[in-house]
Amino acid sequence: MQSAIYETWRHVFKLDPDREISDEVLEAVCMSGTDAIIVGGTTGVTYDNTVDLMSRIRRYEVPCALEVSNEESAVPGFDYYFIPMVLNTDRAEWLSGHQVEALRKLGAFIPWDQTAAEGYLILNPDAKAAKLTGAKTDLDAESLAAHLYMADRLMRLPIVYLEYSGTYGDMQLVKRAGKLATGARVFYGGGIDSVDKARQAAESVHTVIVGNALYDHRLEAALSTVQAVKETVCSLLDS
Ligand SMILES: CC(C)=CCC/C(C)=C/CC/C(C)=C/CC/C(C)=C/CC/C(C)=C/CC/C(C)=C/CC/C(C)=C/COP(=O)(O)OP(=O)(O)O
Ligand SMILES: O=P(O)(O)OC[C@@H](O)CO
Ligand SMILES: [Mg+2]
Repeated sequence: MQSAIYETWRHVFKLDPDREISDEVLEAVCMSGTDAIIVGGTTGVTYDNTVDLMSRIRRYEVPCALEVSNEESAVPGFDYYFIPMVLNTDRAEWLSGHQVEALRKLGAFIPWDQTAAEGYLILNPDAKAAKLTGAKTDLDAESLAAHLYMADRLMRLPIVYLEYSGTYGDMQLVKRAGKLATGARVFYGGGIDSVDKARQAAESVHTVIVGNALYDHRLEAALSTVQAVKETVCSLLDS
C-alpha cells in the first residue's frame, strides 16, 4: 500500500484562514523548509477565506493540506484533507455527528486516497476548540493512555492529534502518550515558539505543528522551530 504524504512530515505550520497574514510573512513561512502547511481553524473559516489562503500558498511548492472544520469550507484543490474527530468529549456531534452530516452530501466526491481522520485529544481548556466541543481536557496519564489505546488500537485511526492550541503542553504526558501509539502518527500542537520547546516536542511525537507564534510578533522564533525539529531525533521513529 502506498504511504500517505503526511507520514514523512516532521514539522508543519498551521495557518488560519480567519487571520490576516501579509505576503512577506507568508513567503517566509512557505520558504522556511517546513514539510507542509495545514490550513485550519476553529471558528470563522469560510469557503471564501479558505480559497483565498489556498491560492496564495499555491504560489509556492510546499505541500498544503486542509483540516476541515466545517462542511462549508471543504474546498477542492488541496494536496491532502484531514477530518478532525474529537475523542475526549461526550458531545457525539463532535466525534461523528457533524462529520456524518457532511458525508451525506460530500461523501461521493471525496478524494479518499488523499483524506485521513485525525483523532483529536484536546488538552488545553482555554483553546477555542475545547470550548466549542466541550472537550474533557483534564485527562490524567491513565485516562490519556486509555484514549490512546482507543484511537490507535481499537479505532486504528491513522493520526492522533495531541492538541494544546495556545499553550505549551505537559511534555511528560505527551511523551508517555506518544509511546503508546503503534500504528497512528502522533501529531503535537500547542505553544511552540522556541528552539527548546520545538526540540522537546520533536523528541516525543512524529509531527510538530506550529500555529499562533506566526501571527503575534514571534515570526523569527516560529521560523527557528523548523530546523530545530528537523535536527531532533524522534524517539518513536526507531520503534
Ligand atoms: C472535492 C472536494 C469537495 C474536496 C473536499 C472533500 C472533503 C475532504 C470533504 C470533507 C467532508 C467532511 C467529512 C467534513 C467534516 C466537517 C466537520 C464539521 C468536521 C468537524 C470538525 C471538528 C471536530 C471541529 C471542532 C474543532 C476542531 C477540533 C478544529 C480543528 C482545528 C483546530 C483545533 C484549529 C486550532 O484552532 P484555532 O482557531 O487556531 O484556535 P486557537 O485560537 O485556540 O489557537
Ligand atoms: O497555535 P499553536 O499554539 O502553535 O498550536 C498549533 C496547533 O496545534 C493549533 O491547532
Ligand atoms: Mg490558532
